[in-house]
Amino acid sequence: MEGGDEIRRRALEEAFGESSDDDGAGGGEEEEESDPSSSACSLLLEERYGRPLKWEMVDGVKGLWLCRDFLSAAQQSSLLSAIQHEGWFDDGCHNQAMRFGDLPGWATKLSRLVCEAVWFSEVSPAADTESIVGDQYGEDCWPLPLDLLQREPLFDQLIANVYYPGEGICAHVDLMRFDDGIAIISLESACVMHFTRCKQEDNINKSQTEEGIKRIPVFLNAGSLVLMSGEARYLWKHEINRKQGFQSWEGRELAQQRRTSVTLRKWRKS
Ligand SMILES: O=C(O)CCC(=O)C(=O)O
Ligand SMILES: [Fe+2]
Repeated sequence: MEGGDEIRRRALEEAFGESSDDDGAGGGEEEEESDPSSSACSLLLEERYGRPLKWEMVDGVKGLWLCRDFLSAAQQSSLLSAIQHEGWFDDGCHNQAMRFGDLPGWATKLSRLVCEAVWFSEVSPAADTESIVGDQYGEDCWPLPLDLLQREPLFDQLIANVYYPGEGICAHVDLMRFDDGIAIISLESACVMHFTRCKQEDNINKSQTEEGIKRIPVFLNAGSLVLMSGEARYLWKHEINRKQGFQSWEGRELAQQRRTSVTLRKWRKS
């Protein structure tokens, strides 16, 4: 175990420079002070190196990982105020904003936080223990494959979505113009996202009846981070159906509230 921690720490130092885990004050690091929202998001990184984050592999959907405690309450409100500071939703007519290329400072910091959360992952023992025991540092043990984690930049496109009660997003696979490795951060309230395996075209035995199609519910609490790669990204559709009856978790219908999400993706070089 110590060996693995050491590998991660070294990889982190390569990725981010010398660690400042002594006091978390971040002294000596260059700050993106030119960004007007940087003070609102300074909290985002305050717990850098502070705690290893627990990750769960979602059973049944290869490449789908969930980190429930990705953002603390303070980080969530800091991120939400950075989004609000953008003024994207002020007119009340828009519920979606997209940015490509140079992301706002807070989103760049959020990407770094995603990256760090993966480096510092602590894979839940409830997850696929066999592969963890078999190959402690194998591909399956990382919430994001290392080649994706090390690409530069990790993400260069963001979508912020605001959903009011009853609103969701229909089943889809994200467009192919985006690369593998997609992150979704949930804010304000929880929802259930369903994953459905895409139909296999002309499967030889054509046995995939409607009932045979697996639907896997995933509970996304506020502050959670979802990562999709490989099969989860390409072979499964995801959806949030907030019509009556579709948002139940552990036998209870969720009380719906406004939900904001941030999706981070990487534009694919053509
Ligand atoms: O809002 C979400 O949680 C998901 C958004 C999404 O899937 C998308 O924008 O492609
Ligand atoms: Fe999506």
